[in-house]
Amino acid sequence: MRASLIQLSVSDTEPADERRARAAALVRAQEGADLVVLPELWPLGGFAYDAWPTGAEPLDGPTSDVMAAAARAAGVWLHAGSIVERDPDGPIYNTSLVFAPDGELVHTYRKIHRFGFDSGEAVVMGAGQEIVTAGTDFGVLGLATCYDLRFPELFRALLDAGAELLVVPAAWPARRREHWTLLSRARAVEEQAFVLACNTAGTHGGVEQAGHSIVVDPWGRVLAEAGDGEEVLTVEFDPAEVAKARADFPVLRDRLLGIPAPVQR
Ligand SMILES: O=C(O)CCC(=O)C(=O)O
Repeated sequence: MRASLIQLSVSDTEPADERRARAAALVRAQEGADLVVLPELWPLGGFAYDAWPTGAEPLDGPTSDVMAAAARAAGVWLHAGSIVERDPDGPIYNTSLVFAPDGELVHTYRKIHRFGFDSGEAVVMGAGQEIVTAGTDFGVLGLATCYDLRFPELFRALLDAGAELLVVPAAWPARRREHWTLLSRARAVEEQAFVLACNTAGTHGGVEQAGHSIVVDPWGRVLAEAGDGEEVLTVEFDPAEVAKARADFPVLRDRLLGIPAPVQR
């Protein structure tokens, strides 16, 4: 399969609608790929907190409109990164959107672990409650977002839900780039899965982004890694490598904790 990670540059100066149009053109240009991935909160910016109250949008809002059309035009599965979701009956959420190649919005994932400690997302956004996987033509995607990468128990839960390709959109800061790379590889090794981690480039909200989107195979090998700036990272791999790695080195068979106990006779 072929996957393209669109490491979009997000600034404070580009209006959201212009960035949506630019991102949609980049998605359309990936015709021939099986899966296209965008970063976290790219329409408004993951650290542009001031823009969130007015820029939040419903699931059928402007980002969904342009992304559905772009997925359909390119004929690709599209993980369109995440938006600031306005829930009419609740708080705002950091919500990822997955579109099928016919443009239908088939899965959404509300980020579970909110970043910021006593500020930003952690204060103004609601926490997702559900583990989400997405069945596709080429395997089962496990959905996580940025800070979620630091919580291995989420990835174990995704494994138990059948995930084979872990897709992680992010707005990960340059200051902690080493963690980004290390954790992406660790999650791939632990779950014996592909990790496709699509970060943001540029600077917004005063935070320089790390870039360095990365694709890691189930053995922890880096198949492709982007640089600092805006870039489309394209990689080809065989999703069947997941089952092969799990059979060749059956470490997951030796789990003792957190799985249903064997029946005592
Ligand atoms: O965990 C980190 O270092 C960065 C997380 C983050 O920026 C986010 O979740 O938006």
